[in-house]
Amino acid sequence: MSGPPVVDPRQLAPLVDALVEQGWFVAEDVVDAELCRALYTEIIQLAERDALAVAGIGRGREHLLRRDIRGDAIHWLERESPAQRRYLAAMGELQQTLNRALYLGLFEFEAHFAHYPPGSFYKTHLDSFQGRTNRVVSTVLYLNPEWPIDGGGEMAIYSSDSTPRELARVRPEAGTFTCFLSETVPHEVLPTRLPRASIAGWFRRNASLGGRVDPAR
Ligand SMILES: O=C(O)CCC(=O)C(=O)O
Ligand SMILES: [Fe+2]
Repeated sequence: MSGPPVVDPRQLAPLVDALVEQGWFVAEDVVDAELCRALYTEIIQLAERDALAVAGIGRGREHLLRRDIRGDAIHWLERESPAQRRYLAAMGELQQTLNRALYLGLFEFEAHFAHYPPGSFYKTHLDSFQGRTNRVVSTVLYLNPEWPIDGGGEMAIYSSDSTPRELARVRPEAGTFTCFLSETVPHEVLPTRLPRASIAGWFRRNASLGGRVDPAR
């Protein structure tokens, strides 16, 4: 495919180094601006068509709706559009880069659009569900074309020791990309004042629990 690379190749070495050294990476202008615009258009259309599902916590039968913990609405990426296919292909390449550099054994990437209406948030959490190690590396791509200083909705990253310190606060502006170790990096979405659009994704390793293969969602 022609056109600029989806993930700025200059960011790959810093991304790998940051994951190894501190367990998380954040940078602006990582993902191609035109692709971010196409993905933003898609999520806004999904929101307008009421095609987003209220997100819950936990998987399968343990899935619970808890607006006091998490207030976004989601739509899983299923390769439905050229923009989705392009983003998923780029994450496939990132998966290979991470496997080569870090021997993580990542075998799959799952991702959903997330739309946070004004006033919503996602309280501090880890992305790997209790007792399971299937999600290894979390990713977030932000899609809002601009984000005012007082817009709220930042993602805060915390240290994982007994007295958590805030290590970073990420403005959810288009092109900004973050990734971090799913099992060890606590993070939260602070209450947003404006509709906030992103794609959250996870590189997974297969993990079986009680002799059954862990389902993807
Ligand atoms: O959108 C973000 O900044 C983080 C979202 C998140 O933590 C999640 O979906 O698990
Ligand atoms: Fe998360």
